[in-house]
Amino acid sequence: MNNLFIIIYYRTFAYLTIRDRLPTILTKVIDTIHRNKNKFFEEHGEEGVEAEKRAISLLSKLRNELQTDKPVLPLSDGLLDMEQWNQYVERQQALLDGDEAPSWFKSPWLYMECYMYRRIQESVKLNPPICDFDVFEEGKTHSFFESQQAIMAICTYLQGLHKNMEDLSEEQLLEQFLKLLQVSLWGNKCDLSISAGQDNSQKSSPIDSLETLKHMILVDDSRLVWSMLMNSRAAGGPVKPVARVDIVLDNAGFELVTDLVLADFLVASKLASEIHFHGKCIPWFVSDTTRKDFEWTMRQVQSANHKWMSKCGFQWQGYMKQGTWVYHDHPFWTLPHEFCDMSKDAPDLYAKLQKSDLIFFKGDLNYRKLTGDRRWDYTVSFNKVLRGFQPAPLCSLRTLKADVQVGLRPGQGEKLTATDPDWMTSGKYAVIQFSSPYNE
Ligand SMILES: O=P(O)(O)OC[C@H]1O[C@](O)(CO)[C@@H](O)[C@@H]1O
Ligand SMILES: [Mn+2]
Repeated sequence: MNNLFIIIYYRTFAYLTIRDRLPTILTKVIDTIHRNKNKFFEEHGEEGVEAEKRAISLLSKLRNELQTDKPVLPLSDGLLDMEQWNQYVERQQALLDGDEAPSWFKSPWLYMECYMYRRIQESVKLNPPICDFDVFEEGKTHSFFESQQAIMAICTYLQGLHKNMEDLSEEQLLEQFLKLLQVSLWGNKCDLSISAGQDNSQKSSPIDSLETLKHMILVDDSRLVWSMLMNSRAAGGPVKPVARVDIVLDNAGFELVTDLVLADFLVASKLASEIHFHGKCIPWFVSDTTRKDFEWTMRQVQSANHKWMSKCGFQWQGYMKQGTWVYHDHPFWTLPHEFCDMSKDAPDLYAKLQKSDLIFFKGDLNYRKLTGDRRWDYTVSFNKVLRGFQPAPLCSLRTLKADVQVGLRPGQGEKLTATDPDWMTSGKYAVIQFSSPYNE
């Protein structure tokens, strides 16, 4: 198989990301820290201001390393995942011939992009007392508030469903399942890393646009996902759901709300008995969900000045209290590893996922890690590229924002390239791709 996306392929999306988008993101991070100087002073006095200066100097150094293609340096912050990161750095070194060191423009894209976010974390962590500052928090909360109308619309829709959930026929249930799955899918358009931190929020009601967006879904395995859920429901009897569903979350803001709405529907319709959410341990790819974002979102929805939105918030809090919903995080999600390495590099997480009946992987970065971010032929099967990563039946819900795509029909990719050359990176197209270890 062709090598990973090595960044020296000029004009590739990978190259442009490292050359243009990542320095922009770093500049914004530096600016955010600087703008918070007064806050640091109020909270920690002079010590806070000193920490702010040191963090900015580390981040400026990082930006310079990136822009001048310096070698990748080992981490030194002593955090739990430091050793694993440094071993990975050595592994990459071993892959290169002779004594050439891996550097920003001469390494796999996935690795360098993850590495940048981990170095941002290091720059902050090394500087107490501001070491818990989330440099992306402002952007995430802003994007939540910018999507208020859409959030209200979807919460109102969900509460409408709640009223007659019990009376829905199987066909009606399927129809609603497909709708909410697509809402969660298109929620993935709203990430802040592809837009280099620029507002990218959902303004209109997501339900209304589903029909027009349908033809942009290049692979739609949603009926296979449905069958899977129905089978496990049948196994538990009509009123006793047995399915444990895991959602590997992606972005906070509107996307997270769409995931919570889907999770609520699965529980309320008795398609699932428990939902396990998986978030990031550190601020990641600008808008990814951390525990703090998850809890903040729950509180915001609950305290909203909108009847149906706050009703959702109270229900969701209830699910958390009862243990019907559980939130997890694990350092593996913020390592650069492909998921086929999980059973070896994070066996505890793999074992946890094996308890699931269905795992949703949200978003583009998860897709890149599922597929190993390689230049696969478009028609290679999704099952094959997982290369043994099959803890349980799984489904990727992803809008395309990176040039890797598998599981297409013959000619489909070529046709898209001819008609819409940016189809793989514009975020306009999407896939719902399913794989199960049980139907090989
Ligand atoms: O939030 P998502 O869907 O994972 O998207 C983030 C994507 O944006 C990018 O940063 C674009 O470079 C990709 O690396 C990443 O896959
Ligand atoms: Mn993301």
